[in-house]
Amino acid sequence: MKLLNTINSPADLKRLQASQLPLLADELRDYIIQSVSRTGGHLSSNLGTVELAIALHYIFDTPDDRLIWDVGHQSYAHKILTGRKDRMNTLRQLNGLSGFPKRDESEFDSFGTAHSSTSISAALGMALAAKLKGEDTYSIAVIGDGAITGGMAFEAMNNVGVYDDINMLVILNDNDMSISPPVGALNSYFARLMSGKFYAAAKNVGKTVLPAPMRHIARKFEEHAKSMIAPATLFEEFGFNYIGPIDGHDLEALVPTLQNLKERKGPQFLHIVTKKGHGYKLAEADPILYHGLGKFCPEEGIKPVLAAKPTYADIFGNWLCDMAAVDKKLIGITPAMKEGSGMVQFAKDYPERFFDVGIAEQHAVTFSAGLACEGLKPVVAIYSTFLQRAYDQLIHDVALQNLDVTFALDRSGLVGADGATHAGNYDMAYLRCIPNMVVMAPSSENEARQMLTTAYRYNGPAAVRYPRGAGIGIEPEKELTALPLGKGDILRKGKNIAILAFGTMVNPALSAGEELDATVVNMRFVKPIDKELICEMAKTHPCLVTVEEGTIHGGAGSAVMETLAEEKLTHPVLLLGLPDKFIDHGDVGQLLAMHKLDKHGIMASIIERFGKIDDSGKE
Ligand SMILES: Cc1ncc(C[n+]2csc(CCOP(=O)(O)OP(=O)(O)O)c2C)c(N)n1
Ligand SMILES: CC(=O)[C@@H](O)[C@H](O)COP(=O)(O)O
Ligand SMILES: [Mg+2]
Repeated sequence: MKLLNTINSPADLKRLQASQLPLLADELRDYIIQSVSRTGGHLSSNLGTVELAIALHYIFDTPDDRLIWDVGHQSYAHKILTGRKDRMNTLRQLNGLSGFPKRDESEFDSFGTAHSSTSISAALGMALAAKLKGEDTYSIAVIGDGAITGGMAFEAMNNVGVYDDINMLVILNDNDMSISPPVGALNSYFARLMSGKFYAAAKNVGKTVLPAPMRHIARKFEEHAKSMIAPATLFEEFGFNYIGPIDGHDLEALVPTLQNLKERKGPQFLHIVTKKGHGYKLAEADPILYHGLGKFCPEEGIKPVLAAKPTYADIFGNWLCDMAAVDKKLIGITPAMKEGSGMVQFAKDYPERFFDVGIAEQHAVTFSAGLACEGLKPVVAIYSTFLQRAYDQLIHDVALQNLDVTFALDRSGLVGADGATHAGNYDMAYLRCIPNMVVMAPSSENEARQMLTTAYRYNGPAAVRYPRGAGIGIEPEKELTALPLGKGDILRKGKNIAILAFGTMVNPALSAGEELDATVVNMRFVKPIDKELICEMAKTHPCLVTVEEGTIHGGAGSAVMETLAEEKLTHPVLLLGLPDKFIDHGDVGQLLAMHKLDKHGIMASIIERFGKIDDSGKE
């Protein structure tokens, strides 16, 4: 009988001898590899936190002690140890387990995460709440060396340091990787902390920090001296008691160190060193490839497949290289998403014009504003969901000054397995209300290229929002052609009903329109919206329908309604799009169908709403 099969909760785990934990770690790691190979998910980060999850649940009293996994893409071992092993086969699928911690899913998920750098703030809130309520519980934030580069982490540490009587522990999981290799001065600082010159001071760390009964741990520290350093100045300056680095895969060091830290009051900081992909050679060798992946064969690993169609990220990446070749002023910026955003080739070809600023969306946007002030042409490649982080920077630093910044907004609309935290459902609503912004949504790869050119040539802030994954298979033209600003395109003329469609919804709308003999318009622009065309459609059709892959509330359909209201046109309008609720993980096609945003759903909604329309155009 495997040890892992005896663990249904942290209480079961606590019954094990400490000496049994390494065997459990091996079984757990193997289980994660097998399980992720069948579902897909975030593999490398999860393989790196197996020992940490075991040690934390072994020492702390979760869920009373609050455990927060920053980003949460490394929380699979935690999920398995907290009673969700049998549901791992449903991971990231419709109605299945989330790929991230989720409060609704388990009492052990103290805080929902997925966007990075939130854990220290949330843990401080919980630690202070415990203090105010007179509870003697602990709050623990586990944060990676990538996530700690996010500004919020520093805002939180600045705040933590003033409370010397809270029960709070921050664990820095330093695997020397973000999704890509880590960037920035902080990363160099961590590297310096690891360097030999701190070794001498490190020898004393164990003795000074650990009380007499724990002297054997001090010896252990000395054995691990190569991976240890002196108290780190930066975190101590922030008011933490800093310990480490220690080997985060060594349960013999991890368990007693955590036990010791648990007994101390005030903000504690433990620096552990782990390997991304630990224990699975292929992931260790290529942690980027194995960061987030689909199903794979564990023995053979990920097989390169020649994709039938390029993704929108590829289309963007090619456009970026082509535009950079003709305009030396182009600068490409990513907040830590080089691979996902399709910028690998650009980074190789134009290293001096490529900037990975780390997980720092706010900085990325204001940095681009600075570049634009000096006459350069920044292109910020950013996921729709992560631009939410930089909303004020977008308004205050870019749009208010009408600066010439292009936003390549990837992962707009539903994203599938990552679910509600990563869905790009809000950008049309949150962008179109900002003065000076131009907002476009392509219906094909070629249009994406044209819109990127349009945005780039427009002298002001402009965003092109395109979805995750591949398009409809239309090869983009080689030329860099701009579209006429604010003009839609009538795709078919029909009777009675005009469907005004945006972006990814143009094609299903066209199929529905053909069946219903409706007029179908590719609106192209969310802002400026084509008022002339909307009025023409209203004047020639008794009923209008808008369709968008985004929230209906405040979205592109609302822009159409506003135009009708301004023009005093009182038409019946059916607004189709995503409802006012968070949409969980699942296959995108499945989710679109569930929300009636495929051909059949669009037809059904139109018939349900306007079913009584006759040829004379009366409802
Ligand atoms: C605000 C935000 N920006 C970007 C991301 C995408 N992202 C997810 S994991 C990750 C890297 C995190 O690195 P680290 O914290 O070191 O964890 P590791 O992957 O090394 O385990 C990034 C950039 C995110 N989740 N949230
Ligand atoms: C956890 C996280 O934020 C990223 O790893 C994200 O899951 C990447 O998403 P894509 O797979 O769409 O690039
Ligand atoms: Mg890391």
